[in-house]
Amino acid sequence: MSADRINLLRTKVFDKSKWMQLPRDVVIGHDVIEQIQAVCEDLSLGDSVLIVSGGRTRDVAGKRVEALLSSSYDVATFAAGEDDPIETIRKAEAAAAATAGFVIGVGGGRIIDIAKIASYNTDRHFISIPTAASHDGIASSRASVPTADGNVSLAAEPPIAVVADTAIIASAPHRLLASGCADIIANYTAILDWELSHRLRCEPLSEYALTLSRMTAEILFKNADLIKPHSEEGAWLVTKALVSSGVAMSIAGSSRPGSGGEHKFSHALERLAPGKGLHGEKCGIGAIITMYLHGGDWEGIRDSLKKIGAPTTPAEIGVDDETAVAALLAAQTIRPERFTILDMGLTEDSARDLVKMLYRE
Ligand SMILES: NC(=O)C1=CN([C@@H]2O[C@H](COP(=O)(O)OP(=O)(O)OC[C@H]3O[C@@H](n4cnc5c(N)ncnc54)[C@H](OP(=O)(O)O)[C@@H]3O)[C@@H](O)[C@H]2O)C=CC1
Ligand SMILES: O=C(CO)COP(=O)(O)O
Ligand SMILES: [Zn+2]
Repeated sequence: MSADRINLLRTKVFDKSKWMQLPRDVVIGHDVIEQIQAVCEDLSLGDSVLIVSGGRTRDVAGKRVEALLSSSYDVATFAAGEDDPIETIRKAEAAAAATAGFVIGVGGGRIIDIAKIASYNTDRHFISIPTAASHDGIASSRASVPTADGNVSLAAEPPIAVVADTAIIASAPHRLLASGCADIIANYTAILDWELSHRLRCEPLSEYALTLSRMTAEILFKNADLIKPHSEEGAWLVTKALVSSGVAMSIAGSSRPGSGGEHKFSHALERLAPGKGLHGEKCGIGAIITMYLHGGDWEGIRDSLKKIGAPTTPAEIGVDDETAVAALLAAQTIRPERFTILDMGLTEDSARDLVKMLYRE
């Protein structure tokens, strides 16, 4: 499935390659979900809205948002089921086109992506209300759609607003917060790959995007002790980092500051071991190897992942060593135009040695 087969409906096609698109209102804190009406009013997005929500989070947040907006907006709802992701996106697009001036996504990363793509394809703004801080898609222009042959990474547009209620995010299973941390800690190796490609292949590099991306990883790395299960302070810290990482990608105009060889490894696992592990978990595991290959502090990466409760071995997400070896090698076939340390001729023997050596409990 190619990316352009998912962006079929878009009619407003401008060359935005030189535009830096950022969220306009970012509201993070305890019970900020109560401010959703004020945020919608502030942005004057029209008087009809489609609220996309998920299965587990409808009671947690979806229904609350519907109730908060129903007195002042024509509210249509779309409960995203677990059926085929492309089919679900098509249905959400049809619902947006039929009913809404703008779209709100309330839920985990999957739900935010459905709202992101459906609004982008129907030329509408969308507001992101993440119920978990599980990856930086909550505020970025990137979407990642699961398909039969792995995830397709898409460029869309960032949310015009992010309303991140830390009470709700802290109540999510800790695994989701740890996954979001791992996605940010993986920025360390993503930027090393970017610098490598800049030096070896003169790939353009944005110092601002790179520095912002590095800062998100450094802050989480330094404050790993605060990332405790159901701690609102930890939820606040990670959510800020995820938003900043999304901004870094908007500044760069691509996911380069947040997606290097460790993400290629993660995308390869999406194909080779579908459904195993969360996105951030796979990226964190991949960052251990790519940091080692960069000659960096791979033990520091591993130990901080352990401290926040994210997996540090493929086995912990149900992936065996041979599949991890295959994913390291297959990474070279994913997004080949994006040069990373995994694209420097890693052999099967060395991949096997690395997995044995670095992925020990
Ligand atoms: N845009 C991007 O840059 C990226 C997007 N992705 C995409 O994101 C998706 C993965 O997102 P991720 O968040 O990791 O996983 P999910 O969106 O699948 O969320 C995991 C589960 O947690 C539930 N959940 C979320 N918040 C809460 C809460 N507060 N309390 C209880 N349960 C909760 C979700 O419920 P519910 O279904 O109701 O939300 C869901 O059942 C995939 O579709 C992937 O392709 C992956 C990487 C990057
Ligand atoms: O997950 C992302 C950044 O953390 C998006 O990266 P991709 O462009 O590789 O999908
Ligand atoms: Zn990521």
